[in-house]
Amino acid sequence: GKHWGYGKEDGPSIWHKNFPVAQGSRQSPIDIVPLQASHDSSLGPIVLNYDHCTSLNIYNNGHSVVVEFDDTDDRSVIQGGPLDNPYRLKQFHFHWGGKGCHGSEHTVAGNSYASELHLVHWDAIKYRSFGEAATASDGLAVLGIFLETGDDHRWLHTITDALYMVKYKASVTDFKGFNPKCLLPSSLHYWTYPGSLTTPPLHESVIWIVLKEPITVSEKQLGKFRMLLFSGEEEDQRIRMENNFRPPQPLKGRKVRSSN
Ligand SMILES: NS(=O)(=O)c1ccc(C(=O)NCc2c(F)c(F)c(F)c(F)c2F)cc1
Ligand SMILES: [Zn+2]
Repeated sequence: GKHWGYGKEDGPSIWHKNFPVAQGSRQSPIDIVPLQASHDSSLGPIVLNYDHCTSLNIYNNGHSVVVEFDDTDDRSVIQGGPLDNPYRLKQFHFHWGGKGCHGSEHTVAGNSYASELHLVHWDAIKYRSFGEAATASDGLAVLGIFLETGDDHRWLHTITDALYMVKYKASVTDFKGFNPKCLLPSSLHYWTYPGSLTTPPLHESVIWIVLKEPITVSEKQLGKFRMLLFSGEEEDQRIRMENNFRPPQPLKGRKVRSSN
């Protein structure tokens, strides 16, 4: 496919050349301004049924580190909130910054977090495949969770301990039985708005659900993500995987709604 990345030559500011939707009317991420979000009492709680978790593998796709799930049935779904149907969990991945600097994609009143976790789901009731859902206006639901630095996260080590196995682009290793419920904050209060994939092809197919409460991870744990490489094992350049985030995009009249 078309090459893109996060560098000067191939980064977010030039994605529009190969992906004109980059300048569309519902692009993500955005800056969320809590005081301008409209509280919507019809917005129920989100419900995560991740109990029969079916993680398969963890892999370095050259842009992030991704944990993939078996999405051939409805064992791991998100529902409720702004969603009309249950959406099936397909994968989760992270975006992060360089040492000490910020790396989240969404910002809150102009403030960014050290990192952001995205749990990617698709509507398997309405669409026959992830690919089909990914091009439909309501096909995907991504749950965004902010990561701030502080104490060690009790469960993140299960992921960071596996990162040395997927150092290079296109490397993959088994990663079974991981339940991402352990990565949730205590509150599921959220903001929601209609948006897009934050990486090419930037399809405007995502119902975003961004949790208000961040989880805490240590600088040491976050540092392990930075030992990943954008580059493949055979490439002579070793480019550290960091700052793999797209900056906030214009709201273009969209409404951000807030659960209570
Ligand atoms: N950062 S994020 O907004 O959460 C995000 C989530 C998923 C994807 C993704 O699946 N990309 C590959 C991909 C597509 F972009 C498709 F459109 C498609 F059909 C695929 F099958 C596919 F794997 C990209 C960004
Ligand atoms: Zn993402």
